[in-house]
Amino acid sequence: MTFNNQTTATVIGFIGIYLYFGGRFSIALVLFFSYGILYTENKKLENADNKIKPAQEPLKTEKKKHVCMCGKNGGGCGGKSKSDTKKKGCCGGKGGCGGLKHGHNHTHSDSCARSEKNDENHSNTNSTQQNPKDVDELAVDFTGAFNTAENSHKPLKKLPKIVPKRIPKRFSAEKKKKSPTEKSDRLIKSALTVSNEKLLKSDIYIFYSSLQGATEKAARIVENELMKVTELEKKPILMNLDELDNIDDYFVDVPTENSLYVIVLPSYDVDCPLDYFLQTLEENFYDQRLDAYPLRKLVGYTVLGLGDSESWPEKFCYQAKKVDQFVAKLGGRRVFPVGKICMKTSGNGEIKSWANLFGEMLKEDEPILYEYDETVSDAYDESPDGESNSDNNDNEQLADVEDLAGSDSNKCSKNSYEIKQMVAKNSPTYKNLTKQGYKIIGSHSGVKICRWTKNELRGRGSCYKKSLFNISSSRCMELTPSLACSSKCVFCWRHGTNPVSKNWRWEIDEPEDILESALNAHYSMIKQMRGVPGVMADRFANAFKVAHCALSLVGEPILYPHINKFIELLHEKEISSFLVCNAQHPEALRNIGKVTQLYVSIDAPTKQELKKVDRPLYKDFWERMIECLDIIKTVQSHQRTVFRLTLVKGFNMGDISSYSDLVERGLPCFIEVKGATFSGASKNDVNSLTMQNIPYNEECKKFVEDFVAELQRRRLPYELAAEHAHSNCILIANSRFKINGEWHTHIAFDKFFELLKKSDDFTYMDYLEKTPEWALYGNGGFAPGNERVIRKEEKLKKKLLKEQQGSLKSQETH
Ligand SMILES: Cc1cc2nc3c(=O)[nH]c(=O)nc-3n(C[C@H](O)[C@H](O)[C@H](O)COP(=O)(O)O)c2cc1C
Ligand code: SF4
Repeated sequence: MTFNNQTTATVIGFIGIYLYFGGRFSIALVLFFSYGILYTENKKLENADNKIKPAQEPLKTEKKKHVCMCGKNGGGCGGKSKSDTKKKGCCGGKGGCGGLKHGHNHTHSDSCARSEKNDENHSNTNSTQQNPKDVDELAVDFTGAFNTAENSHKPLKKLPKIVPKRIPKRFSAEKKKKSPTEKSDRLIKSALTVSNEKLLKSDIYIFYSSLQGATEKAARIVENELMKVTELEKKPILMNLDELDNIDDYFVDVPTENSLYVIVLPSYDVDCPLDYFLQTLEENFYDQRLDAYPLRKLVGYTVLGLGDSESWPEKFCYQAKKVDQFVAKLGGRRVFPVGKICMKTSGNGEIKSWANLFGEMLKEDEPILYEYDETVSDAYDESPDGESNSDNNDNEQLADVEDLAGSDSNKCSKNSYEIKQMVAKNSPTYKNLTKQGYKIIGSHSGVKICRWTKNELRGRGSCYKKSLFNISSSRCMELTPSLACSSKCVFCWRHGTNPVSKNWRWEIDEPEDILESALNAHYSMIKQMRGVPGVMADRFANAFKVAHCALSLVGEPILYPHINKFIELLHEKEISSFLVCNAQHPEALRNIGKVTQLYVSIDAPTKQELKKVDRPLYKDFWERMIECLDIIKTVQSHQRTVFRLTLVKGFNMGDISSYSDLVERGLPCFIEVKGATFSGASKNDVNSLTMQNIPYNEECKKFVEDFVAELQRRRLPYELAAEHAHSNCILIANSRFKINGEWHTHIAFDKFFELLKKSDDFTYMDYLEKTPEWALYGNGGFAPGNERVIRKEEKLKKKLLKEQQGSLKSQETH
């Protein structure tokens, strides 16, 4: 068209010129006029064409640019999406296009915005009234509902950092108000059903956590009731959550494709091991690197909560309910209503009924699955610690969560940030500890009079630290400023009841108060020794001036946020500090100020063995330990550093070469090797030690001799220096402590304080003292001035019998 107009205009123009010069003016003028019209039209068309072309370019570019970054989790777009978006390809995972909502700086095309809108509509339809067509599709398709490949997302372990973490909605300023009907329908949505055939074939795991035993008993009742369901193909498996080496093995990964979880839990409004389980579930939910719905791989789950509705009406079974929420949030589909049983008013009968009904459902009632609905995630995220006054009823699935949404929002936020006491006075841990002679100081510290303190007061010998380092046991205070720990070592007697956590998350007591109360408590315990047969008057008098503080006892002292200040206060009182840490907190270790002696526990030489022995909470526990060794070699190389090895037969006594690698890495001043020891039996702890795990003195000696030989073969300057045979304890020292052929492993305490008063710019070589003859390796290490008390044969026999009856644990690991 453009071409024709142009050509015609040109031809007319030329004819016009020809006729004009030929004298045919009038005809020429008509032709010129026509030329003008055609020219103008042609220009208009050209302009119009030009306008269209540039408009096409951005469209093309936009199409190219719009590569959805959501990945399976939709993290690229940020924020949370509507649940149904994942069915839609683009922006289909968690996050969808919701990033814009959170002010995420993200340019999205219309198509994305449209898809968000559509998703919203879609999700509304799905969650309120289901489209009959959808229902039909589900009915046909539901057998594939648990198809792992289809439903599970691959973990996004390597998701780039730009992907934001899932942000708990409680931090979100905007809140979408919903009508009560909307809430009830959308909080937890019914998904599909599951066939009884599938349920009966499933691997049923009954998880429980118990502080005082009631929940363990309840879990066994559930187990028994399920055993009565003869149609079940496999026996249920009972598992103690507090004993799990790695919660993620079951709550990120699942043991089998047919796993069905029954989770039986108490509730405690004080710190308890269950907190760690909850903390892990919550962390996993907010961890964008993980699969969005790891527990979708389960056939299903249910929760049974035990509590006390009379004493804790506001918080009745609140932790069981929280676990229910988080398992759902992680993709779990609830197959049976949450049971909430008041142990004060009901008890075992109701547990039996609940378990019985659950068993019936497995064979007779094809259950509807209830799953977490992200579209109303605020209700979950803002759920308070204590809420709900719902009773068990048919609609319990809805009622549970409805209650959460309906609760007072002020109360929610208050409870979300509530800081607990680590060991509150009314807690079972407090009761347990005090029963065993511990004095709880404030809410997170403890002291206990050590048996060696008592022994030395009575002239019956001192602890191994007397032989190795010159500690006076009768003037030693055993203290921890943190009863909580970040490991669950197999040789820790308190495992299962002590608070566990990776970080400090409790009220903090002032260091001045802790020290003052600890000294008072220690002295009150010393006072009780007055009049005990054999107590030596001079030692008794001196015991009222504490000279050493062993910062170990139980728990992890370095977790205490004011640990440095606390150590300074000790030094001000001329109390030496022996700080033992578990090599899991490199940052805290790096920042530790001057101490008299700094220990790092090396409980195993390899990653696999360390996991088995310490059962650490951190996933990167090995890297943490290695970092601690590097810190010992560098930043803390001015300190008197000690590697402490606690030998447990069958766990960590094999690989001398790997131990040597660690020594080569950290180059400590000393390596203190101690065989694990016993005290008392523990029922129900499947992981505790038995007699077979305790090495004899000869076995420890063989171990250290081989160890030193290997170190020397590597030209590392370490030798056997001192021992305390009674405690099965041997000291390997760096040869620089052998001055002019004489060992100087003892500490000149006066010199230490003298130097400290001037500045802390000195090293371990500045406060050495000669090791006495009796303490040297091969001489036994029994301190003179004491009378050896040989154990009676009968006592030994009794002990052996006790050991055979149950597993025994070590008492003092410090
Ligand atoms: C210190 C303490 C705090 C408790 N807090 C709660 C609570 O907040 N909510 C609740 O429902 N029950 C609470 N209970 C009751 C326990 O959950 C209940 O006794 C349960 O059966 C204990 O189980 P266990 O013996 O397995 O540890 C508490 C009990 C104690 C001793
Ligand atoms: S160092 Fe430990 S074992 Fe020795 S007296 Fe002090 S608290 Fe007891």
